[in-house]
Amino acid sequence: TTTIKQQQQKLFSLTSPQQLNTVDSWGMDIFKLAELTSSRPLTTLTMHIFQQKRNLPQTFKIKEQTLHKYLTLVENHYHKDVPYHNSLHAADVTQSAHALLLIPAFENKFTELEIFATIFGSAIHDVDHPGVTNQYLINTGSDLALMYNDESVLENHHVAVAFKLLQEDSCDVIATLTPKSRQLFRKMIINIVLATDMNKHMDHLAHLKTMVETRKISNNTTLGLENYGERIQILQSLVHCSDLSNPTKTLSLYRKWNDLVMQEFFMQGDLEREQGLEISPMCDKTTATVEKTQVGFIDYIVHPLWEAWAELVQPYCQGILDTLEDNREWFVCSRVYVHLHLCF
Ligand SMILES: COc1ccc(-c2ccn(CCC(=O)N3C[C@@H](C)O[C@H](C)C3)n2)cc1OC1CCCC1
Ligand SMILES: [Mg+2]
Ligand SMILES: [Zn+2]
Repeated sequence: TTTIKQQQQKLFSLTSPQQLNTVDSWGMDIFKLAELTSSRPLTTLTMHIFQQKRNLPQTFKIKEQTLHKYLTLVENHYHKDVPYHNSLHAADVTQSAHALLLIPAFENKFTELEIFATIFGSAIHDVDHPGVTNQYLINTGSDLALMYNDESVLENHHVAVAFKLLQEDSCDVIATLTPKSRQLFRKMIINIVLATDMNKHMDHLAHLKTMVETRKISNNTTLGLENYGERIQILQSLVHCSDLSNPTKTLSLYRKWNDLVMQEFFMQGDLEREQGLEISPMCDKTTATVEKTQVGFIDYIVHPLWEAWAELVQPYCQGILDTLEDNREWFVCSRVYVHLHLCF
């Protein structure tokens, strides 16, 4: 078997240099990376970020073999046959979170352990996702809903699976951390991943707005990072924003993600139709208005969130907000286009 170094060299030679260098930028084409790595984007990207970009194995004395084995195991526990919530989405969120952590406003603001937790949490945040929503799992009385009493069912499961996999032979990535650091790391992962539940979205938005107001009143430029509560809130919002970042990417990437998420929603709708269940919103392929729904998604969820985030870290995310607004206009026009097309 080729050593990891050889695999890394192969990858490095495979992916044209600018391809890997885009790992720090918002416009990285993660689909291209998946093609070049015979669809092991999560392991490749996360190894690259941990080793080449952040030197985390060095900081925490993590053996490269252990990290590679664990990430491969995690990637294998994302479902390849789930259109959207597979390891490509996890890689996308991990790369997006890494890019947001590079904002100058955050320079030297977070500890190595907090950075480790944010990247690790992003990589595992949807592991073993079955491709249906929490509501579906609750409505069908699934074992998962039973296990987690209908509360953040999927998100609880993702964290539990991620930590279970750490127990596999020579996969314990955090074995070298002190007991105190392991405890804090686990607490941060739980807080970060549970915060990706859409049901917590409005709380995030409220916290972000409070943080923005506080900074305005005290007109101090630095972010409030005094206590764990404030620090973890920023990291939770950072990963939640990354999880909801599709509409803020280049239009060609956004349209690919939209196709994939609609495929997943329609598969759920087909399941619900077969089972005689009420078909969930946006999941009925016979009545869905895809473009209109995306415009609604941007107007009610994505834009308010990214507007608050951009204000908190201004001016560093203004470009992202501009792209979001341009993409919204495109979807509005494309809807009009379809309408006009039907009229003539
Ligand atoms: C590119 O399109 C989307 C990209 C991401 C999301 C989205 C919403 C919430 N999240 C965070 C995770 C989450 O909670 N869920 C539970 C459920 C909302 O399905 C989501 C998929 C995952 N992610 C939705 C997207 O479009 C939807 C379909 C048309 C409008 C909305
Ligand atoms: Mg999720
Ligand atoms: Zn996700």
